[in-house]
Formats: sequence, C-alpha cells, structure tokens
Amino acid sequence: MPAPADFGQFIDDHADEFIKRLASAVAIQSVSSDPSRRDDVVKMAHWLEAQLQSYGVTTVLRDLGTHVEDGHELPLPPALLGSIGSDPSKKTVLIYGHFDVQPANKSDGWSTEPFELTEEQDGRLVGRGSTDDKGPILGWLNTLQYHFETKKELPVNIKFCFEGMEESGSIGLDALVIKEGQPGGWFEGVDCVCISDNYWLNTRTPVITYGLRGVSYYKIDITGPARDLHSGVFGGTIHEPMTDLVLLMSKLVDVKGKILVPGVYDMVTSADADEREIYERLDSSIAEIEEAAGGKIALSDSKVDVLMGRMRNPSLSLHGIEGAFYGGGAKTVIPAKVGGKFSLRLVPPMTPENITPLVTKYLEEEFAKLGSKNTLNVEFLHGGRPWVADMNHWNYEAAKEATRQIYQVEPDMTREGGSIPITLTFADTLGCSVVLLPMGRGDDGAHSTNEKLDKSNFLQGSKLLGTYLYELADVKK
Ligand SMILES: C[C@H](N)C(=O)N[C@@H](Cc1c[nH]cn1)C(=O)O
Ligand SMILES: [Zn+2]
Ligand SMILES: [Zn+2]
Repeated sequence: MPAPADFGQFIDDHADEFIKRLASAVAIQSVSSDPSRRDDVVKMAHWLEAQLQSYGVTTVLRDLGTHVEDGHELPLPPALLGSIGSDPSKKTVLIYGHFDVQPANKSDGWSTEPFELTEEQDGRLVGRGSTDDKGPILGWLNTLQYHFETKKELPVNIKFCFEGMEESGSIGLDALVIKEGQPGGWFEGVDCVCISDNYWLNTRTPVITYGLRGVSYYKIDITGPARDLHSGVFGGTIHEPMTDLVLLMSKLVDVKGKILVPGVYDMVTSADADEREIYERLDSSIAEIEEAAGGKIALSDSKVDVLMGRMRNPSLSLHGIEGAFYGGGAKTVIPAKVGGKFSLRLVPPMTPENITPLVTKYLEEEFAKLGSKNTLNVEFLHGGRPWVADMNHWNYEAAKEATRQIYQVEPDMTREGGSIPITLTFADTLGCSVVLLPMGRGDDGAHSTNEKLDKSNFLQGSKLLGTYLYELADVKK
C-alpha cells in the first residue's frame, strides 16, 4: 500500500505552518541538564501531549520519580506515552523521540538567538533542537496531521514514547520501558520500533542506521583548600587542585585520540578487510567530515579510519572543568575544588558496567603517582550501552523502500557515533527490531552552535517518516 497520492503535496502545502510549529517547540527551552530549566522540560512534555491529543492520540504522562544532581533532589520530567489505533490486523510500531535539548547561549558563538528558530535565505532552520530532536518529532506530528485532516486511517497502529532526559542519560526511562513492555503494559503488542534522532553522514545521501555507540560519562573532583585562594599568597605553597586535575585529564587520551586507560582496547576487535570495505563504500570523504567539523583537523587522512573512529571504535572526549575560572580578564585565583568532565563512547562488548572499574582504578593509580595531598573523587554520572542490529530485518526493508521512494537513491547503512541510551532496552525488552531513520544532514551541528535543520530535510523527512508507515504495513513479517 503506497502512501496516499496527496500526502507529499499536503506536506509541501503546509510547510509554513509546520515551520511555525517547529519555532514554537524550539522556543521552549527544554534543557534537561540545567536544573533551572526543568519546568521548561515539563512544559515541553505538555505542549507535545496537546499536539498528539489534537490528532486523536490517546496519551498519558508517566511520572519517573526524582534524581540527584549536584547534591539536590530534582523531579524528573515525565515521559509521554501515546497510542493511536488498535486494529489487530495491523502491525504496531513504537515511535521514540526526545523533547529535551542541549544547553545553548548566544554567547557560545551563535549567530542568532538559539531558542528563536530563524529561517535563513538558503532554507536553513537554525535553532537549538531543530535537528536534535524536535524537528524529527514534529515530522511524526506532520504525518498525524495529514491523516487527521484528510480523515484517512493510519496504515499501522502507533505507540509513542517521548522522553525529556535523553541528553542527560535517559534517567528513569529504562524502568518504565521494562514495566510497560510486560503483558498488559503500554507497549504490549509492539512489532517494531522506529527512532528518528541521528543524522546523515553527508549533506546529500540519506542513511538508515543499525548501530549506536554507548556512552559512559564521568566527573573527577579534586578538592584541596577550604576556599578559593590568592595565587600570590598561596601559589608555591600548596598543592593546587587545578594542576592535579589537568595532569590527570592529560593521562586519559592522547593527541591522536588514543584512549590511555589500560584494558579498553582489549575489549575491541580489530576490523578485517571485509569490514573495512563496508566503510570504504560509504558516501563520505575527509573533506566533507572536515567541512562539517569546521576545520581541517581530521585524525587521519584515511576515510575508512576516520569513519571507523566514529562508528565502530571507542573514543574518549574531555568536556569541561567545573569550578575553574573561565571569565574574561585575568583573575589570580587558585580554585578550591575543580571537577573535570569526560566521557567514553562505547562499542560492543563495552558497557558502562565493565568500563567504569577500569577508569576508576586507572585514575586512582595515576592520582597516587602525582603525590598530591589533595583528594580525588571519581563519579559516574550516566551511561548507556552500545547497540547493533540486524539490518536485514523487515523493519529495515520498510525503511529502505520508503527512502528509495522519497529520495530516489539507495540509503547508506551506517552506525551512529552518538548514543541513544534507551535503544538497547527497547530491543531487549520488547524483543523486536529497532531502526534509526534520521531526518537531518551530517552538517546540522547537533549539540553545537548554530544547530540547524534544512527546510527540505524537514519536509522530505516528514514524507519519509509517513511513507515508512505505509511500507511497514505492506512488508512481509
Ligand atoms: C544521537 C542523539 N541525538 C544524541 O545526541 N544523544 C546524546 C545522548 C547523551 C548521552 N549523554 C549525554 N547525551 C549523545 O550522543 O551525546
Ligand atoms: Zn538526540
Ligand atoms: Zn543530542
């Protein structure tokens, strides 16, 4: 059953309205990592719930309890569950997305206000969350709107699971998915899962994604004096926390991206010629990767090595130092306590559980070698396991056929370097195939300044998601 003939035209005809809706979503500053923005994450859940309800979706907001952030107990934003259609003769697809976003301030280097969606002349829709992940979520809404307004039946039953903590490790969601995956739960009867929350490799070739790296995020606190000190008075007289921290962080990864924590590479298989061929065939180049990064700074001249570095090898990134002096000017301070933040991206069979003891032991040993009288505390902040799926499943056939119809090309099959912690839980708990069907391009700048989603990707991507539902209805199980 192909998508109805007027579906594509409906999406094009409603482009302005859809962009306005995206602007409304972007305007809600649903930054999950910022406790002062927690109300906005909750507001976003309510906004999205009202949108779903307006198209006939039955919804419920599920309380996920609380979590502790910097010693303070905070309520978690609710998860939003939805359901439309219960025809036993149809397949049931579970659609997941996240309505929280990364932090953004104009002063980080944005050209426009990050929470005011700006449509540029060239069709770029610039704003925090445009591609990650509000645009893709709204792609599903656009499809629902079409069916509601034209009074057409959806080709499949749909369950929704939208969360507001993905950018902070999806805290609380695992337990909910496990509970709702039980007989009688919200997800009973789900045949497959679709997630639109990652990106193409380049700016022209659509991709379907069958793997994700996991993540394991840490903070190392070094504490010394009781308060910040004058560096003229105390410099040269005490062990300085910042000195210890910088030395310790420098022991984690080298300039070529090699992880220095012993034991990590013992867990990773090396790629044989056949596997390297998979990466060789992908439509990508060092020039394009550097263009997307905004600098000629690739770790290697080999496209295969760089792509494997992103998709099938682990990596370690240093993110920031809490408590350090960072403003303008030249403050002569010795910070009393500093917290270094870093994370590892994990590939099978690495997990946060088997990696954390290696990281902690290594840091404690390296700290001991410094001979400092300061104290070290290593804290695991959050994590998610890596995931790799069978790309020949019928769920993937439906996604591939939908891509051919919308873009008239064969999609590249990729593994994503980023993480979506709940993916493996869906796969394991519901025992079904999960496919990643991204909307945005490789240069969208998710998590970065001037994040954007191209208007054509928003519209074609909406058509893609809708067409996928029709292909799903048709494909042989
Ligand atoms: C790929 C997805 N759109 C994404 O950005 N995921 C985040 C998840 C995360 C984990 N810790 C913090 N955020 C990512 O890969 O960074
Ligand atoms: Zn995302
Ligand atoms: Zn993200």
